[in-house]
Formats: sequence, structure tokens, C-alpha cells
Amino acid sequence: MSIDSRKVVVVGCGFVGSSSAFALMQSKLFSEMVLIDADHDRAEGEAMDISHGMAFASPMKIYAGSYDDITDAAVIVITAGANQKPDETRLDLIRKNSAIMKSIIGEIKKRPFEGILLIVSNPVDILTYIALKESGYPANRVIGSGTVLDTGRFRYELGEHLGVDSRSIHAFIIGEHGDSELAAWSEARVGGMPINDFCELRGHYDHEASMEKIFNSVKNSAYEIIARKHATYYGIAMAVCRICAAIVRNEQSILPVSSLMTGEYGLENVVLSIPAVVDENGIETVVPIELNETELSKLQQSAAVLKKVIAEFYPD
Ligand SMILES: NC(=O)C1=CN([C@@H]2O[C@H](COP(=O)(O)OP(=O)(O)OC[C@H]3O[C@@H](n4cnc5c(N)ncnc54)[C@H](O)[C@@H]3O)[C@@H](O)[C@H]2O)C=CC1
Ligand SMILES: CC(=O)C(=O)O
Repeated sequence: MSIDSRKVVVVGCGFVGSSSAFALMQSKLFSEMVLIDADHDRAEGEAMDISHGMAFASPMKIYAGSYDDITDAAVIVITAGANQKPDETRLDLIRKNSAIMKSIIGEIKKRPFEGILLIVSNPVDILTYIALKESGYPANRVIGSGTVLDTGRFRYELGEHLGVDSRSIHAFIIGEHGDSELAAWSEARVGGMPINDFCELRGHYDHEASMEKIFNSVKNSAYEIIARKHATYYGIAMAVCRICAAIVRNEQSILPVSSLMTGEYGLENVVLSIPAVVDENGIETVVPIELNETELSKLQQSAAVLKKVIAEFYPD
């Protein structure tokens, strides 16, 4: 079965799945999009609604389908599962969503599929690990959206603080997509300048206080949004589009997706985010950026948090 690089499948058509589908339609990356949901009517309604925008975008076949439609897709985006309620962490979702992920991977595995699995449902790092184990696919083909969203939030916050286009900022949030994540401050650059030098250029000298404020705002974004509107979906939809573009356009873009660690920073058998080169094969290679001692220790603590949860599912 050959891969059709113009075909994408979205599994789960709730807030995140439908927003991602809407963003993907507007991105013009694909000419065919299959929507799958446990609630087939919902998938049908979303396919109809999104299709009605086509006259203002580009021709595309969008339909509610089944797992029999996945075989030649380039990417399957999985957004199915419960979202956080106020006061819930992402890790609190693991019981419900691990069962959902296992059932979806079970369906996918019954069919030939050679494309990329892009996991978005939370807790994304643990569910990506489960998808990897249950599918048996090579690690390069199973990617989590990881901290691509958090990194987008980080660049946005820094851009606001510094009065500069966030696209001119190279800075990453790494580790868990969740409460143990960290900012790789020591590698952050604005227009090629070390970040603190750029801050001083803009008249900001209170580095420690600003760093803490900006990082906390990024880390707590989901909680703040969920408290106000019950779910987050537009930011992640844009992140899904960005990752899909890197894959189907074979861009070799560096994105902090969630991937299997194989010795980087002394970490193994855990899935988390560090920057990686993303191309048509998924993860081409991870990019183990230099971290200072504090950052390295925080990354290792983040991995330990994730490993503890993984051990509940796959005790060795
Ligand atoms: N990785 C990230 O950065 C982000 C992840 N998320 C996560 O995305 C997930 C989805 O969130 P929402 O869309 O807000 O939830 P939602 O409740 O609006 O939608 C979930 C959808 O999944 C469907 N579903 C449930 N079981 C299914 C199955 N076995 N097969 C197919 N479809 C199934 C439901 O019918 C529903 O339509 C959550 O886990 C949420 O935490 C949300 C935002 C950002
Ligand atoms: C819900 C979630 O994971 C986020 O918005 O970051």
C-alpha cells in the first residue's frame, strides 16, 4: 500500500479534532481528509460544516469515515479522549485515555498503514509511549505533539515581553507536555543573540523575575484557558498543522515534538519533548541542545515523573 502524501486522518472530532481539521483544511496541505469519531454523527456533522468553507479555500475531499479509510494516509492525527476539567492535570486523564488509545491503535493495527501517527490526546507523552508499544511501529513513525504548543506559547509570551516578532525567537520548552516541563533558557536566542543580551537591549534587566513570570504563564496556560472556556483547541490546532506541514512537505523542520529517548541526556525508554528534525519519515533525528546543570536536572526530573506513570502500564 503506497502512501498518499495528500491524505490525512483525524481520529476524535471534539474541540481539538474539529479545530485541527478546520485548520488543516485552510492549510491546503491535503486534498483528502477523513474524520473518525466514536460518535459517527459528530464526525459527519464536522465534515459537512468544514466542507461548506471549501468554496473559500481549496478543493478537498472531507468525509466521516472508518478505519478502512486509513491505509494510504500520510498522517493519522489522534485527538480522541477526555479533556481536562478545571483542577485536573493532564496526567489525571491517563486511566480513561489509555484505554481509548489502546482501542484506537488496535483498530489501526488491523490494517496496513505505513504513515506517521501523530498523538495529541493527553497525557500526550504517556499516550505516545503507549501508541509506540501497542503499534510496534518504528519510533520515528510515532510522534507526540509534545511541547510544540508550549513552545509556541513561550515564543508568544517572549515576543510580547520584548516587543519582537515571535518568529524571530528561537527558544524551547522541553520535557513533559505538562506540569514538569521546563524552559531551555540557556539556549534561547532572539535574532541570534543570547536572550538576556536582547532583554537588555530592550531595557529589561530583571532577568530572574521575568523568566519566572514568563515560564509560569506558559506552564499554566492550559489551566487558565480551561478555567475560562473549558477547553483549549485553537493553539493546538495550529501546532498540529505545523507538524503535519513538516511531515508531508518533508521540511526537516526542528520542532520540540515528543519522541522516544534513546540515551540522550542519559534518558532511555521514555517519551518526552526535545527538539527534533521532522521530515516525511517522522523523526529524522533528535537534536540534543546543550543544557546547563539546572536544566539537565529538571529534564531528568521530568523524565522521572513520566517513567513512574509508564511503569504502571509496562512494568519491566
Ligand atoms: N497535546 C496538546 O497540546 C493538547 C491536547 N489536548 C487533549 O486532546 C484531547 C481531546 O480534547 P477535546 O477535543 O477538547 O475533547 P472533546 O471531549 O471535545 O473530544 C473528544 C472526542 O473524542 C471522541 N472519542 C472518544 N473515544 C473515542 C474513540 N475510542 N474513538 C474515536 N473517538 C473517540 C469523542 O466522541 C469526542 O468527540 C484531550 O485528551 C485533551 O486533553 C487538548 C489540547 C492541547
Ligand atoms: C490542554 C493542553 O494540553 C494544553 O492546552 O496545553
